[in-house]
Amino acid sequence: MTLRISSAAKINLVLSVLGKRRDDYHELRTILQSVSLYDTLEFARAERLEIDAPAGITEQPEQNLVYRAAEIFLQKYAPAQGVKITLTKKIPLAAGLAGGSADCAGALLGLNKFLAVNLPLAELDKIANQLGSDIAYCLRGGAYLALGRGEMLRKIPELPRLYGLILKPPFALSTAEVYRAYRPAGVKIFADDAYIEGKISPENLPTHNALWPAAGALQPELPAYRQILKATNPIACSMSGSGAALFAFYNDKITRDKAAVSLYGRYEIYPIETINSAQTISEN
Ligand SMILES: C[C@](O)(CO)[C@H](O)COP(=O)(O)OP(=O)(O)OC[C@H]1O[C@@H](n2ccc(N)nc2=O)[C@H](O)[C@@H]1O
Ligand SMILES: Nc1ncnc2c1ncn2[C@@H]1O[C@H](COP(=O)(O)OP(=O)(O)OP(=O)(O)O)[C@@H](O)[C@H]1O
Repeated sequence: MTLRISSAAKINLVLSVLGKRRDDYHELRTILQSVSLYDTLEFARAERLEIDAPAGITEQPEQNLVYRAAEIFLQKYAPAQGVKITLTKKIPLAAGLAGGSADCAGALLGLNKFLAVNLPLAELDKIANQLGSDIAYCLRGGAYLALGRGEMLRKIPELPRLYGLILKPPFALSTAEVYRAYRPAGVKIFADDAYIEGKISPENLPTHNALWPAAGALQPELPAYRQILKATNPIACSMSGSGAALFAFYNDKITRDKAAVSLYGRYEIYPIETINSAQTISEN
């Protein structure tokens, strides 16, 4: 029997930075939303832990977040078990889309089910929060307000289905470097009450990313890519997380598909829709 988990990318519709913490992380207030762009993990019985992942994700295979999550989980809850996890990636690397975090969450949920350990989510959160700031979110998905480093989650009303595009510029951005380049400026807390109150629609989709100036300082070409996306007349357009991925949403599927056709072949684009959960699980 094998188990297959598809784990979704996230975007930050609003990202406000409230200040620097004593632990050198930044205090965040951000609206997170899952979108239909997935990495896939497949679980099969094996003598020991084995990760089959594309080359070049990390310098050492043991640094892969799938390996790190599995190592902690097996050591603590299934010490005598072996599993082979095969990772297939579609989420662009170091793009602000939580690709590594999505894979880490998929590994925890997949092992929990495949080995029938059946831990409650709160136990998986404890491992997630050791490995990153938005992995606890990736264990859930859908629409959330995240506070703290990004690990304190408040459920907010699900968004309506919105049709969008992700444009991945031809360069990566390190989350740590973008936060290091961040300088406080302008509005501290961007108005996100429409999300909290469930008043979002194609006519009302406010976006903001406080890390945008820092990302642009590291990659001066970034504003030109945002202009390319804005030229397709979206209802909203912003950068996700620490970047460099940009997202745009459109009035409906037809206008989104027209925008996709106008960019296809010249830029790395991914058609997306808002979705209400981060993982889909199938067994065979
Ligand atoms: C940018 C976001 O994607 C917004 O959702 C997240 O805040 C990033 O979450 P993440 O990739 O899980 O980040 P982590 O792997 O925890 O941290 C990477 C580095 O980013 C910086 N970092 C991250 C999160 C945060 N709230 N403040 C920070 O300053 C820290 O230097 C940290 O060492
Ligand atoms: N399974 C994985 N997939 C992608 N990156 C991984 C994985 N495991 C570890 N990493 C490391 O994490 C780094 C960040 O990758 P990731 O794709 O998560 O960035 P991101 O989308 O910007 O994340 P976030 O939005 O959470 O900041 C990569 O450069 C890589 O070195």
